[in-house]
Amino acid sequence: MKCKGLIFDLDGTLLDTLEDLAIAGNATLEHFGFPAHPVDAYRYFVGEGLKTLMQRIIPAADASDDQLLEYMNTFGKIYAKSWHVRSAPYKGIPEMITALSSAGLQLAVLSNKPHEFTKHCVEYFFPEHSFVCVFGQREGVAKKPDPAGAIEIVEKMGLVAGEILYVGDTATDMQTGNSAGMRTIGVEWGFRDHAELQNNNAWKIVSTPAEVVSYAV
Ligand SMILES: O=C(O)COP(=O)(O)O
Repeated sequence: MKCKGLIFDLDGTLLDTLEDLAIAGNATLEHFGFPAHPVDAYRYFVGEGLKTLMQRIIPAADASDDQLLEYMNTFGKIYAKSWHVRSAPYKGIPEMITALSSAGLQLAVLSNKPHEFTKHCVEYFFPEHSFVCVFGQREGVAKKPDPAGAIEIVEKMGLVAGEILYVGDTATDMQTGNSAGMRTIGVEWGFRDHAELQNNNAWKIVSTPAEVVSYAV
Protein backbone atom coordinates (compact mmCIF):
# COMPACT_ATOMS: atom_id res chain seq x y z
CA MET A 1 0.00 0.00 0.00
CA LYS A 2 1.41 3.41 -0.98
CA CYS A 3 -0.63 5.38 1.58
CA LYS A 4 -3.04 4.69 4.46
CA GLY A 5 -5.65 7.38 3.91
CA LEU A 6 -6.91 9.95 1.43
CA ILE A 7 -8.62 13.29 1.90
CA PHE A 8 -10.74 14.56 -0.98
CA ASP A 9 -11.94 18.02 -1.84
CA LEU A 10 -15.62 17.95 -2.93
CA ASP A 11 -16.58 20.60 -5.52
CA GLY A 12 -14.54 20.06 -8.69
CA THR A 13 -12.87 16.90 -7.37
CA LEU A 14 -15.46 14.26 -6.44
CA LEU A 15 -18.50 16.14 -7.76
CA ASP A 16 -19.16 18.34 -10.73
CA THR A 17 -21.32 20.92 -8.96
CA LEU A 18 -20.53 23.86 -11.22
CA GLU A 19 -23.92 24.34 -12.87
CA ASP A 20 -25.99 24.06 -9.70
CA LEU A 21 -23.68 26.55 -7.97
CA ALA A 22 -23.79 28.94 -10.93
CA ILE A 23 -27.57 28.72 -11.29
CA ALA A 24 -28.08 29.41 -7.57
CA GLY A 25 -25.49 32.19 -7.69
CA ASN A 26 -27.18 33.82 -10.67
CA ALA A 27 -30.64 33.44 -9.10
CA THR A 28 -29.27 35.22 -6.02
CA LEU A 29 -27.92 38.03 -8.21
CA GLU A 30 -31.24 38.31 -10.02
CA HIS A 31 -33.09 38.49 -6.70
CA PHE A 32 -31.05 41.57 -5.73
CA GLY A 33 -31.19 43.12 -9.22
CA PHE A 34 -27.53 42.41 -10.14
CA PRO A 35 -26.35 41.05 -13.52
CA ALA A 36 -25.62 37.32 -13.93
CA HIS A 37 -22.23 35.72 -14.74
CA PRO A 38 -21.49 33.00 -17.32
CA VAL A 39 -21.46 29.50 -15.78
CA ASP A 40 -17.76 29.07 -16.59
CA ALA A 41 -16.81 32.15 -14.58
CA TYR A 42 -17.92 30.25 -11.47
CA ARG A 43 -14.87 27.96 -11.88
CA TYR A 44 -12.89 30.82 -10.35
CA PHE A 45 -15.59 32.18 -8.02
CA VAL A 46 -16.08 28.87 -6.16
CA GLY A 47 -13.47 27.35 -3.90
CA GLU A 48 -13.12 29.54 -0.85
CA GLY A 49 -16.47 29.19 0.79
CA LEU A 50 -19.85 30.87 0.55
CA LYS A 51 -18.90 34.31 1.86
CA THR A 52 -16.06 34.60 -0.65
CA LEU A 53 -18.37 33.35 -3.40
CA MET A 54 -20.78 36.20 -2.61
CA GLN A 55 -17.93 38.74 -2.46
CA ARG A 56 -16.79 37.58 -5.90
CA ILE A 57 -20.16 37.58 -7.68
CA ILE A 58 -21.75 40.72 -6.18
CA PRO A 59 -20.68 43.84 -8.10
CA ALA A 60 -20.41 46.06 -5.02
CA ALA A 61 -17.01 44.96 -3.77
CA ASP A 62 -17.59 46.94 -0.61
CA ALA A 63 -20.75 45.09 0.48
CA SER A 64 -21.10 45.39 4.23
CA ASP A 65 -21.09 42.31 6.46
CA ASP A 66 -24.85 42.65 7.00
CA GLN A 67 -25.49 42.77 3.26
CA LEU A 68 -23.22 39.80 2.68
CA LEU A 69 -25.16 37.84 5.27
CA GLU A 70 -28.36 38.62 3.40
CA TYR A 71 -26.84 37.45 0.10
CA MET A 72 -25.56 34.29 1.78
CA ASN A 73 -28.96 33.52 3.29
CA THR A 74 -30.70 34.01 -0.03
CA PHE A 75 -28.17 31.82 -1.84
CA GLY A 76 -28.58 29.20 0.91
CA LYS A 77 -32.36 29.10 0.48
CA ILE A 78 -32.08 28.75 -3.31
CA TYR A 79 -29.26 26.19 -3.21
CA ALA A 80 -31.08 24.14 -0.55
CA LYS A 81 -33.68 23.29 -3.21
CA SER A 82 -31.32 22.72 -6.12
CA TRP A 83 -27.88 21.43 -4.99
CA HIS A 84 -28.49 17.98 -6.49
CA VAL A 85 -30.33 18.87 -9.73
CA ARG A 86 -27.45 18.96 -12.23
CA SER A 87 -24.59 17.86 -9.99
CA ALA A 88 -23.04 14.41 -10.26
CA PRO A 89 -19.83 12.54 -9.50
CA TYR A 90 -17.22 12.85 -12.26
CA LYS A 91 -16.76 9.80 -14.48
CA GLY A 92 -14.82 7.08 -12.68
CA ILE A 93 -15.23 8.57 -9.18
CA PRO A 94 -17.60 5.91 -7.73
CA GLU A 95 -15.27 3.16 -9.02
CA MET A 96 -12.26 4.97 -7.54
CA ILE A 97 -13.90 5.22 -4.13
CA THR A 98 -14.89 1.56 -4.22
CA ALA A 99 -11.33 0.53 -5.16
CA LEU A 100 -9.78 2.63 -2.39
CA SER A 101 -12.26 1.43 0.26
CA SER A 102 -11.85 -2.21 -0.77
CA ALA A 103 -8.10 -1.80 -0.37
CA GLY A 104 -8.76 -0.86 3.28
CA LEU A 105 -7.79 2.80 2.98
CA GLN A 106 -9.43 5.43 5.17
CA LEU A 107 -11.25 8.15 3.23
CA ALA A 108 -12.44 11.63 4.16
CA VAL A 109 -13.91 14.73 2.55
CA LEU A 110 -12.76 18.27 3.36
CA SER A 111 -14.57 21.11 1.62
CA ASN A 112 -14.99 24.85 1.93
CA LYS A 113 -18.64 24.37 1.02
CA PRO A 114 -20.94 25.04 4.00
CA HIS A 115 -20.86 21.98 6.27
CA GLU A 116 -24.56 21.05 5.93
CA PHE A 117 -24.44 21.10 2.11
CA THR A 118 -21.22 19.07 2.14
CA LYS A 119 -22.87 16.39 4.25
CA HIS A 120 -26.02 16.33 2.09
CA CYS A 121 -23.92 15.96 -1.08
CA VAL A 122 -21.84 13.07 0.26
CA GLU A 123 -24.86 11.24 1.70
CA TYR A 124 -26.82 11.68 -1.53
CA PHE A 125 -24.14 10.95 -4.12
CA PHE A 126 -22.11 8.33 -2.22
CA PRO A 127 -24.74 6.60 -0.07
CA GLU A 128 -23.00 3.24 0.08
CA HIS A 129 -19.55 4.51 1.04
CA SER A 130 -18.29 5.19 4.49
CA PHE A 131 -16.03 8.15 4.99
CA VAL A 132 -14.18 8.53 8.28
CA CYS A 133 -15.01 12.26 8.27
CA VAL A 134 -17.02 14.57 6.07
CA PHE A 135 -16.19 18.17 6.87
CA GLY A 136 -17.45 21.26 5.11
CA GLN A 137 -16.80 24.79 6.29
CA ARG A 138 -17.65 24.84 9.99
CA GLU A 139 -18.11 27.68 12.46
CA GLY A 140 -14.95 28.14 14.48
CA VAL A 141 -12.67 26.14 12.15
CA ALA A 142 -10.45 28.09 9.75
CA LYS A 143 -11.30 27.30 6.14
CA LYS A 144 -8.84 25.91 3.57
CA PRO A 145 -6.02 26.72 2.78
CA ASP A 146 -5.58 26.73 6.55
CA PRO A 147 -4.60 23.13 7.33
CA ALA A 148 -6.73 22.95 10.53
CA GLY A 149 -9.46 20.73 9.02
CA ALA A 150 -6.91 18.43 7.35
CA ILE A 151 -4.97 18.07 10.61
CA GLU A 152 -8.18 17.23 12.48
CA ILE A 153 -8.84 14.46 9.95
CA VAL A 154 -5.32 13.03 10.37
CA GLU A 155 -6.00 12.74 14.10
CA LYS A 156 -9.41 11.11 13.55
CA MET A 157 -7.79 8.59 11.20
CA GLY A 158 -5.08 7.83 13.78
CA LEU A 159 -2.41 8.35 11.12
CA VAL A 160 0.40 10.80 10.48
CA ALA A 161 0.23 13.37 7.68
CA GLY A 162 2.92 11.61 5.62
CA GLU A 163 0.65 8.56 5.30
CA ILE A 164 -2.15 10.56 3.67
CA LEU A 165 -2.75 11.74 0.10
CA TYR A 166 -4.68 14.98 -0.27
CA VAL A 167 -6.62 15.15 -3.56
CA GLY A 168 -8.07 18.40 -4.94
CA ASP A 169 -8.56 20.62 -7.98
CA THR A 170 -7.43 24.10 -6.91
CA ALA A 171 -4.52 26.14 -5.58
CA THR A 172 -6.34 26.26 -2.25
CA ASP A 173 -6.34 22.46 -2.10
CA MET A 174 -2.66 22.09 -2.97
CA GLN A 175 -1.77 24.71 -0.35
CA THR A 176 -3.93 22.96 2.26
CA GLY A 177 -2.43 19.52 1.72
CA ASN A 178 1.12 20.80 1.43
CA SER A 179 0.92 22.86 4.59
CA ALA A 180 -0.60 19.90 6.46
CA GLY A 181 2.49 17.86 5.44
CA MET A 182 0.62 15.56 3.03
CA ARG A 183 1.46 14.52 -0.52
CA THR A 184 -0.91 16.39 -2.83
CA ILE A 185 -2.57 15.13 -5.99
CA GLY A 186 -4.04 17.74 -8.32
CA VAL A 187 -6.89 16.62 -10.56
CA GLU A 188 -7.24 18.03 -14.05
CA TRP A 189 -10.93 17.25 -14.50
CA GLY A 190 -12.06 19.91 -12.00
CA PHE A 191 -12.67 23.65 -12.04
CA ARG A 192 -9.09 24.87 -12.62
CA ASP A 193 -6.18 24.09 -14.96
CA HIS A 194 -2.91 22.17 -14.93
CA ALA A 195 -0.77 25.29 -14.49
CA GLU A 196 -2.54 26.29 -11.27
CA LEU A 197 -1.91 22.85 -9.78
CA GLN A 198 1.71 22.81 -10.91
CA ASN A 199 2.38 26.35 -9.66
CA ASN A 200 1.06 25.32 -6.26
CA ASN A 201 3.39 22.36 -5.93
CA ALA A 202 1.11 19.43 -6.62
CA TRP A 203 3.11 16.25 -5.89
CA LYS A 204 1.36 14.55 -8.83
CA ILE A 205 -1.20 15.79 -11.38
CA VAL A 206 -3.68 13.26 -12.72
CA SER A 207 -6.26 13.23 -15.47
CA THR A 208 -8.34 10.21 -14.38
CA PRO A 209 -9.61 8.89 -11.04
CA ALA A 210 -7.95 5.54 -11.86
CA GLU A 211 -4.57 7.30 -11.61
CA VAL A 212 -5.40 8.32 -8.04
CA VAL A 213 -5.88 4.63 -7.24
CA SER A 214 -2.51 3.83 -8.79
CA TYR A 215 -0.75 6.29 -6.47
CA ALA A 216 -2.61 5.01 -3.41
CA VAL A 217 -2.83 1.23 -3.62
O1 LIG B 1 -17.92 25.65 -2.25
C1 LIG B 1 -16.73 26.04 -2.14
O2 LIG B 1 -16.38 27.21 -1.95
C2 LIG B 1 -15.60 25.09 -2.34
O3 LIG B 1 -15.85 23.79 -2.11
P1 LIG B 1 -14.60 22.78 -2.21
O4 LIG B 1 -13.67 23.13 -1.08
O5 LIG B 1 -15.28 21.43 -2.06
O6 LIG B 1 -13.97 22.96 -3.56
